[in-house]
Amino acid sequence: MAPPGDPAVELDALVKRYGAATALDGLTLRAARGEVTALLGPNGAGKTTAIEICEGYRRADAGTVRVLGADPAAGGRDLKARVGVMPQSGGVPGTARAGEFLRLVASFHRAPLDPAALLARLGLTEHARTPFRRLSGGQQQRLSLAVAVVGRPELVFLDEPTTGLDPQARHATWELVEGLRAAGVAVVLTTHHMEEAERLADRVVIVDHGRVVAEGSPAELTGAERQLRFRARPGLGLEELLTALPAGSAAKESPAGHYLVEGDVRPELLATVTAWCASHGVLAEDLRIERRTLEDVFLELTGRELRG
Ligand SMILES: Nc1ncnc2c1ncn2[C@@H]1O[C@H](COP(=O)(O)OP(=O)(O)OP(=O)(O)O)[C@@H](O)[C@H]1O
Repeated sequence: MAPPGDPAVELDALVKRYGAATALDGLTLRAARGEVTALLGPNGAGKTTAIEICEGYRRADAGTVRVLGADPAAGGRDLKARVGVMPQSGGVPGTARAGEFLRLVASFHRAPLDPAALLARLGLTEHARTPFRRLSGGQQQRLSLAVAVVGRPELVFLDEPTTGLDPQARHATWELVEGLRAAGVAVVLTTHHMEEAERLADRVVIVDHGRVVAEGSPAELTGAERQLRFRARPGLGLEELLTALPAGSAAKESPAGHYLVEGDVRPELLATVTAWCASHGVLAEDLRIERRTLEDVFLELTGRELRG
């Protein structure tokens, strides 16, 4: 297997149109071996389309795609065996029994993982004889994940792997993904859970309207900037607080009773805020200094309006 850091996925200037709608509008990205790459983006941003092109299920209208050095649209069997895929839903025939199906998929591979151990790891042992369509939504997802990884792939695509999972299953999934990364696998996943991306991803790629709008490690994207938050009674006169703060600071109340102060958060700024609160008889509850979260960055880049 190629060394960690080597690109497993290379997409250059991908374009995909559905009639008049442009799903991908020049998307360029890399995903390396031994790393978790998280694709984030609002509904309809083009994440699934990009992944399905990598999987060879769809063809791009323009641009180039290399997956483990090959063109997925050429459909080579050898490439398919080296790539694991967990689609957004299903991917397993409804009547197939969980354990039998996993053993069948394992039998197609040269050195698969032990299906029984994998079922146990994902908490599915007692459902091994249950047909796929009778499994709960979360159990179906866990089986799809098992199917994606049982062949010891070099690259896995996981489309929203933890959506709808309970906390235990989510943690089991995260541990499995961390194990894949440690084994040098390239993991490409999509998620709408920003904490998940922050926790799991080495690289985050934020996609909007079919293009990359930002990328980097979670720490690079959230930056070193800090902000101060507290709760207090609604309607404090922030204009007056602002005059006491260093130039370049910002203060806002959103939602009511929740206050946010941004700027160069130093000890003096904290002292100014608490002194101002004290002089106005305000008890600042849950006062804390924090870094911007990935969700803050995501909303800044992609806006707050709902997507169709
Ligand atoms: N077969 C299709 N025919 C027409 N339009 C399509 C088709 N597949 C996808 N689209 C459109 O392409 C755009 C991108 O869809 P895609 O599923 O890639 O988004 P996504 O980022 O995965 O969204 P989500 O977060 O909701 O899963 C959307 O506007 C979608 O409606």
